[in-house]
Amino acid sequence: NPTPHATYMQKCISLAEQSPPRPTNFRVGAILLSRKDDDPTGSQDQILSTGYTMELAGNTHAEQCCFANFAAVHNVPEDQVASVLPAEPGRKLIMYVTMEPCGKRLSGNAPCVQRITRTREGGRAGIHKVFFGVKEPGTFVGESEGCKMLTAAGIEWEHVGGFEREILTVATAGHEDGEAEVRAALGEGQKETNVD
Ligand SMILES: Nc1nc(=O)c(N)c(NC[C@H](O)[C@H](O)[C@H](O)COP(=O)(O)O)[nH]1
Ligand SMILES: [Zn+2]
Repeated sequence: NPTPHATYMQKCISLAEQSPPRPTNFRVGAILLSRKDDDPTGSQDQILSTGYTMELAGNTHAEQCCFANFAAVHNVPEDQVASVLPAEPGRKLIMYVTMEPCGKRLSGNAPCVQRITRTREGGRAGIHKVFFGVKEPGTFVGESEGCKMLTAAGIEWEHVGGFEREILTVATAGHEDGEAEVRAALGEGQKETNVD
């Protein structure tokens, strides 16, 4: 196929399915890779790390775990991941994630957009582009700001369509009424009740 986005989104969904269901967050999966310039099919992609929500101890997000896993392999703490991410000429760092990176977290922990933006510290190239499968539903923080914040930081992003229902169903598996949330997020009205 012309682009690898669908394949990576399906891999991210499989990662998200490993996340323990909770009513207090979404189950999300993320992949960090290095892509060769002018390689639209991703044939030369190098997977650097993966992560899923609560993979690591504490109240952790998928993108956070993705960075933390990479940092651990290079013996630095997650907040210094920028210093160990590869910066090779002719290649760019790309992140695939099932849900729009968070711009705000009810827990007050650092949002993932900040963690993504921080990879550019010290004039490093950092993360070039983020592909995600759905915008964050309004469940916890209302209108999501993630995309706007990525744009403001000069980081490209793109919505990969076609997996919304699947991603949202996985994401809300631990919620009281995930099905209603999924329908709402997909812009579907309440379930038609039989009136006959
Ligand atoms: N992109 C993304 N990846 C994740 O792994 C995850 N769990 C969320 N979820 C976003 C949601 O807004 C927050 O989960 C709530 O705002 C609660 O905040 P905490 O997670 O407790 O910090 N979003
Ligand atoms: Zn997050």
